[in-house]
Amino acid sequence: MRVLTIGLGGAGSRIVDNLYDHDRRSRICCMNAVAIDIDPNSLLQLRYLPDPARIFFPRVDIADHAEVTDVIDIEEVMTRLQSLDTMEIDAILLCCGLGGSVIDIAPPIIEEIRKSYVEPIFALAILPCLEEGKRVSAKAADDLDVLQGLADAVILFDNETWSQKIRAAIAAAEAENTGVMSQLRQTPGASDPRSQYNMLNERIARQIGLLLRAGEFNEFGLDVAEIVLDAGEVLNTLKGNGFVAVGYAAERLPTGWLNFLHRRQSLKYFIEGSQEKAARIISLAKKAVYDEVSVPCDLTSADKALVLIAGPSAELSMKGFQTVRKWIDRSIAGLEMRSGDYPVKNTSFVGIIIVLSGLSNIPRVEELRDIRTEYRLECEEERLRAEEEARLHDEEAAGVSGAGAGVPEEDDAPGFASPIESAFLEESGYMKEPSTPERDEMIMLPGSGGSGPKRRDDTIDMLPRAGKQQDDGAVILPPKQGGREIDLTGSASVTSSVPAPKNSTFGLKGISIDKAAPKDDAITYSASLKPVQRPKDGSLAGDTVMLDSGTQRPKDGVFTGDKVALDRGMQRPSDALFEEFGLRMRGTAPTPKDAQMDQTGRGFGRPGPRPKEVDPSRGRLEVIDAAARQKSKDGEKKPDDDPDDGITWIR
Ligand SMILES: Nc1nc2c(ncn2[C@@H]2O[C@H](COP(=O)(O)OP(=O)(O)OP(=O)(O)O)[C@@H](O)[C@H]2O)c(=O)[nH]1
Repeated sequence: MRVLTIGLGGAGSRIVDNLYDHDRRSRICCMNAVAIDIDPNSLLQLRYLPDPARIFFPRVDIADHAEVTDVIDIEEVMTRLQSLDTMEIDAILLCCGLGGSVIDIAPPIIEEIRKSYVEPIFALAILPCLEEGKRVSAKAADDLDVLQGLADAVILFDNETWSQKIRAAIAAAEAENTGVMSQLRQTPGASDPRSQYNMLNERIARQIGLLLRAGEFNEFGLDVAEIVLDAGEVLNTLKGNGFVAVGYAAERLPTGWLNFLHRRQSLKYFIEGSQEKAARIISLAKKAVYDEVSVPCDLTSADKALVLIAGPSAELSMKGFQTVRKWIDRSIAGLEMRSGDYPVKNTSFVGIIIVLSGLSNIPRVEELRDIRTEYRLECEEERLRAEEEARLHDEEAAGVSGAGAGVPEEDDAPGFASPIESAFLEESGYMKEPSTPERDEMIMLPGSGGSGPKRRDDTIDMLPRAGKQQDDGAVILPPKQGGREIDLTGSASVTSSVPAPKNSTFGLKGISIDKAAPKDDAITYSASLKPVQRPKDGSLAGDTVMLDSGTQRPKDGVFTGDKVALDRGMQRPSDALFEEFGLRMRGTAPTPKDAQMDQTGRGFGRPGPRPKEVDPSRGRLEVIDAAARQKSKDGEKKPDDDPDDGITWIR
């Protein structure tokens, strides 16, 4: 897919820089890129983008706090974009970090681009870490809402989840390398923010870069794909104004001459190798969806999906690929499922990309929105507190001057509640109903008359109510600490094979990873299946009879004759009686002929022509069901007349 990539702000510019590097290294060159920023250092530190692709808008004054929209000139941006070779682009990708300031320019830019380009506009949005604070998270939630309304799709990448993974990986590496030499060898500052951002950006470039290159070919390094995935299919998967998560997992192939010779030498190794390849694709797919996904999400809430496998064509097992396809197809809520392979000659990696689009359940997005609500309430409280303090301060000042003037303070002071109290009263609607009967009663109290005392009474009456209302308000406030506890993505660790969305998320749909995901060895079993179902030997011989679910299963004894009992007073028919009807007896038990079973079509639900042998005793012989008899003795209702003349079918 040919894309015009636009990086906004520090995060966006660095991500575009990495994407550009991957694009040029793959020699596909399907990307035009620009980076827009108001921070000169951020643009200077980019490593790969050519200078003309860096668009800098300086603030007039360093201390100037003008809006970004005033600093960045949209017309200038459009002129620079149109100077690029954008004739053959399939889409426009806007990369930005949510919660920053430069992202504010995204809406006017998208609006302007829509006027000049017909191609879909996608956004790659980076969710901030929790440690950046509530303000950033709250702004990120706002930015996300704005982007969702404007872009054709928003691809999400969660810094919080991936930073945790990186930190855990660094800690694990440090625990392993405890020797002096290994400590010396360690890269200094691997945990500083810039290195962490570099690692995150490298990850993003791999995930998104491969997706953007799908369907693009050149004469170097690429084989012919078995299932070609073109740009249109990637675009159609993404489009739909929804949130998108991209899962990506890759594995290095075993290398070395010994391994190569083993594979070549024997058929056994060849067969084992093919199963191994299929199992590798399946386990990579599970890793991509549950562990290495750009933002942890509920797979079953996806509307569309796309599966793409990449690597040397000999290693891309179609068997494994089909199993993964089926699994994803059955798991997602929607019906649109696309897939393809991307054979690369000169690589020692096999990778898989799974795109889940139109997602409705992303715990991290919910968490950002919760934080926003919490943050807004805190800001409101803070504002009211500040107003209250200012009022008290004013009152104190007025008191000092009032005392000096000798004017009785009480009479002049307005009898209303403080701003913080008023806000709560207003919220509760108290202020809007000044003539409630209750208050009228208060006004009519003997001794009260003028407006001054009335106000005082109101104040006296209102304050306790305001307190009560405040308590009530606290009930509806989201719990502050509880908010942190729903840090579900935080629980997704490198070692966990499952992202950790809210318990309720998966619980609702009863998703069980073990159940839903195909097992690694599933392919081993499926390989042994023949395309045509062979009837069981027993069914032909008449040993195994399949019963309809609604049909009562006869006791084994019915056929073997073990359970045939004679009612009291009944005479057991002589063997000769059976022989009379041409029945062959085996031991003492009467066994129905095989032919007879075949006649009934192995379906006892269907009443066929009744064979003579069924009632050899001409109604005198009865099979007795001890349990049924006991029940009937106990006075239970008798079942309907059995059409089988006394033979009770028992399930
Ligand atoms: N993955 C990744 N995320 C980043 C990077 N830099 C910043 N971020 C995230 O993106 C958010 C926005 O940061 P920036 O894009 O640098 O902010 P800005 O829009 O340039 O402007 P300021 O808010 O003034 O810094 C931050 O809160 C981080 O969460 C980066 O290099 N990689």
